[in-house]
Amino acid sequence: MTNEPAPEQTAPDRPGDGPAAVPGPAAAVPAAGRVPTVVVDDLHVTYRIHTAATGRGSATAALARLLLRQGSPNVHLVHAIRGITFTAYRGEAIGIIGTNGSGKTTLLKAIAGLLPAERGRVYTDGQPSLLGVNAALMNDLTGGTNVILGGLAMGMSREEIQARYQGIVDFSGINDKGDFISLPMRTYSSGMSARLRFSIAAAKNHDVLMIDEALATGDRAFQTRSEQRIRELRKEAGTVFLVSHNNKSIRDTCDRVLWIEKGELLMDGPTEQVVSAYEKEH
Ligand SMILES: Nc1ncnc2c1ncn2[C@@H]1O[C@H](COP(=O)(O)OP(=O)(O)OP(=O)(O)O)[C@@H](O)[C@H]1O
Repeated sequence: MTNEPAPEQTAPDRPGDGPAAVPGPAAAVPAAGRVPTVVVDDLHVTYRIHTAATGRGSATAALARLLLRQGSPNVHLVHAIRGITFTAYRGEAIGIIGTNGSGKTTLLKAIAGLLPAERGRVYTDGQPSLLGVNAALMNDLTGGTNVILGGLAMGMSREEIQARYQGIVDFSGINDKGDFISLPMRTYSSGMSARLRFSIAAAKNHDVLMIDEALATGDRAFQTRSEQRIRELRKEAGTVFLVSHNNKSIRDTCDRVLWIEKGELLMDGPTEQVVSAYEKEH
């Protein structure tokens, strides 16, 4: 049930040995009768950015460093998540809100195992799937081929994909105005791509589904379908995380909200309570 995050190309720090091999009391004790799916225990995530030397002679300085085998002095650390602790339970839909750059996406990536913990731990029951508007699909391939590849990547069998293919295409609404599913994805608008990504990911029942801003794209009809699907996914016993700047989507979809600012958990509680407090400040 432990999710040991693997390093990503974004060059964050490698996981520290971290003091929290066992979740702290706040994270570890499940509420009576509820099944924990994600336990985040005193999580810290730091990005390490290698910046270019600036100013006069920077190329010469770089060459000198190479020749002298010195490391770059220009490493900038961004401590994006600073000691976040919470437990998510089966059947919950949890909204994550906060101003730009507060750490929402970083938190989701760390839960998905895409970013390593600098300190602390993430425990998950089942495989978490991160569905972001930037989730990678192949732009040169048709939408239809991406449906198949996306399904395979999520662990669905060919038969399952075949059975669900039309449902995914219909849900996405891609073909509402012509046969776009047979065209390469690079011909899609960003909203169309986001809708297809959501539709592929939502076709499967996930243990833990994390959605980053997916509902912000797409027209009203698609948003309504997405919200309906999130409610179904919740009923099917998964846990859903939704990162959004759209408070209405959060209110319509989530029953609990985490408010993150500057990498810290400012508030964790029922949706209305947390969103109202957030709205008072923004
Ligand atoms: N790949 C990266 N490399 C270095 N720093 C990063 C990287 N991604 C994010 N950061 C930094 O980490 C902090 C948190 O960013 P993050 O994207 O998690 O915030 P966010 O709350 O999702 O923001 P937004 O609402 O704008 O999408 C910010 O200071 C950001 O600059």
